Amino acid sequence: MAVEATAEKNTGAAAPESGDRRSRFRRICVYCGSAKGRKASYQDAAVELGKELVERGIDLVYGGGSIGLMGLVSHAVHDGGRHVIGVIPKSLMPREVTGEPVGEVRAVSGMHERKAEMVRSADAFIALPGGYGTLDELLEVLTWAQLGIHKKPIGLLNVDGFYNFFLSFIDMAVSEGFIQEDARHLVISAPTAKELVLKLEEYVPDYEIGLVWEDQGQITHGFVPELEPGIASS
Ligand SMILES: C/C(=C\CNc1ncnc2c1ncn2[C@@H]1O[C@H](COP(=O)(O)O)[C@@H](O)[C@H]1O)CO
Repeated sequence: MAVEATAEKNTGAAAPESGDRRSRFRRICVYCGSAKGRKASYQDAAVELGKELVERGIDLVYGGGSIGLMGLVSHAVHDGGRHVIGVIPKSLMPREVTGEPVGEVRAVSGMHERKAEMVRSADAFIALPGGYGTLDELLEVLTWAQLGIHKKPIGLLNVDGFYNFFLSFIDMAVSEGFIQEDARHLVISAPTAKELVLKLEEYVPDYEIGLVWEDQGQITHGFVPELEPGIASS
């Protein structure tokens, strides 16, 4: 995969010490399907990702509710004893729409405010397989990175090649001159949760656009904390 290969450019951290699996991330936002998908591998990946976050001591931010892959990842994190924050627009709050959420529920006014709150609250982002909603959230957080609104790492959990077409589209848009070569490296991908979280841990932002976003201050300054000395990333 061309895009997976180019993401290597962003890995600049020292070799991880084995045994110490603490993370530099306090919270990761997971975007994922409100459906479970046809393959068991999608569901297994959602649970694996939840367990990986727990193992690394990372809390979850997500779209709230307990339907589809959202339910699987949030339950895995909650059951593992980590904090779960569901950000739900008031109109999606009736239980018959989203199911029963676990953990903390943050009610917001609408879809735009939800996406902003998810970006503000998290130190990194991961997209599991999903549909329009997942792609909308993923593309917005990527667009904001491209515009320099934040410098937080963004990963695709490419379960069973689910995102291969999307990654190929990015390559095509780069070669057709619609995405800058530098901005391609904003997308990090890996086939398993372990590999992906490790890549996100090691990500060093090398993309600069030089714009100042006064109205996005809380997001811009919600910068990924550096690794503390002595804390290994894996
Ligand atoms: C109307 C449908 C589902 C409504 N339920 C949702 N509950 C919570 N969050 C949702 C819901 N639908 C979308 N989202 C957000 O988008 C992502 C999932 O969308 P997708 O289209 O299933 O990929 C997810 O990350 C949520 O933040 C029936 O669709």
